[in-house]
Amino acid sequence: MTHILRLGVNIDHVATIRNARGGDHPDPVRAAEIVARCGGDGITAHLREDRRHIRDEDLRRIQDATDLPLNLEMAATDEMLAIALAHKPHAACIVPEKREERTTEGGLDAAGLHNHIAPIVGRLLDAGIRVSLFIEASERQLDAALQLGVPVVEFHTGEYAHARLDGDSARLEKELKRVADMAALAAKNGIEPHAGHGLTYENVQPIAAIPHLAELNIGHYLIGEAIFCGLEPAVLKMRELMDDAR
Ligand SMILES: CC(=O)[C@@H](O)[C@H](O)COP(=O)(O)O
Ligand SMILES: NCC(=O)COP(=O)(O)O
Repeated sequence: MTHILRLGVNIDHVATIRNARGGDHPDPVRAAEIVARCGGDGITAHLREDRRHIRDEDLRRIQDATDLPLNLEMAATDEMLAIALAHKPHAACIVPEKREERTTEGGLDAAGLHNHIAPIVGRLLDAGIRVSLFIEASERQLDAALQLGVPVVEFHTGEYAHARLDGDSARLEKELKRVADMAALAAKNGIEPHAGHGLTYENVQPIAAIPHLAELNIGHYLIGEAIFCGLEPAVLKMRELMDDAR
């Protein structure tokens, strides 16, 4: 069953734990199979340049193990373009990437990097891959996405998550409005808006309630919760919170 607000489960951090010791346990493919069984709508995996979590061989194994659509998060590099074209995931989300960062700190500067990104977007679209840009919820970046002709954008909700952690309600409201306004503008212009980064049981509902959003991608928190309660209950609880918010 496809949900009106889809949940893409990012399984990167299963691979982070695996890689902490080498070997093959815990296997992100097993996580993808569980997500498929318990009603997740998609699998998201970020193949980083430094391969700190997902590795090349994981991609094919994930694609072989489940029918769920794979959303490959990738930097705008020739290396990642070649990998995406070889694997043909359902979707490719172009993300900014810095080797020294702990996580994806902000959105892609789609406006400033237009000339660099345009040919990569073109090659992915020509291959039939649904291209998404992981951007800040701003008019400048949304306009750049429109110029690039992508069908999807994913708004980075990191600032929203930080405002919530800091207990700063004015900032929280501002961040929420920014995502809601840009989701409406994206939809009005024919771009499907998604959101993700830093979403948790505590902060997901106001985002899930934004009517134009079609998909949330959630990873780190879910994998963390899975340590305590199991992946299936963690995914089901997130699903329930999202559904209740709609
Ligand atoms: C782009 C993004 O937000 C996700 O890929 C997620 O944060 C997990 O990957 P990292 O923690 O390596 O950024
Ligand atoms: N694109 C965001 C994503 O896939 C998951 O981010 P997080 O929940 O791991 O912060």
